[in-house]
Amino acid sequence: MTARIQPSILSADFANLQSELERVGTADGVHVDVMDNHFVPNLTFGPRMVEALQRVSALPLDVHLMITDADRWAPGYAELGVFSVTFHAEAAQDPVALARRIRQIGSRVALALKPGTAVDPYLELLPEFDQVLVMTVEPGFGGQAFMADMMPKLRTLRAAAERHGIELWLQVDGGIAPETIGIAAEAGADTFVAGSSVYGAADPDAAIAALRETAAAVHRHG
Ligand SMILES: O=C(CO)[C@H](O)[C@H](O)COP(=O)(O)O
Ligand SMILES: [Co+2]
Repeated sequence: MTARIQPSILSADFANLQSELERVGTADGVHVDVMDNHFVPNLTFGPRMVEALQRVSALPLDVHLMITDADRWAPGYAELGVFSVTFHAEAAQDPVALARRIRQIGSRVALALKPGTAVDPYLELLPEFDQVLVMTVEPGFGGQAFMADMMPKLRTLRAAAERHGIELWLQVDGGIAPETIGIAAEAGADTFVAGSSVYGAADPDAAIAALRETAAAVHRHG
């Protein structure tokens, strides 16, 4: 199992985003948190900023939409040519139709689940998705504590993906740091968002390497 590390630019310096992207050049992708002050009590940026990031980023963009009315707005992010578009299950009327539309436009598509959202209603829909994002904090802010009680969701999703015979990336977002990444890797996560623990480090690329090695070691040894 590959361990992918995706720094979240939520914890980067918004006045210097192009150079902040370059500071994490060894990452597997960059996680871009779009917040609308409605789905979550915080506001970041919208499609114009994502388009600008897409223009200058050497790394694939993983766009995490924390917005209401995903059915209406998410396809526009795929049309920017980003690598992956994640919408929240709680914010979509018709997750299957939306997932198909995003795939048809050409981006990978992911379903995100808030901590209070159960996985069971979505298990039969997994073949429609390339990735599931299990939130390990309440969405809205960086720097919060990792919720280890979300790990059963990862185990359930990993078992369901195997049952379906699909290659589903399992992503965790929130509180991922050297002390927590192994817990998520052990539960089946392979794709790790890390905001404050990467951008708060003196050497972000060294922090990425350490996180990747910790997760990979757990994948190797169980
Ligand atoms: O989606 C998010 C918050 O809603 C962020 O991606 C996440 O919180 C990353 O920050 P940190 O690693 O500091 O927890
Ligand atoms: Co996020």
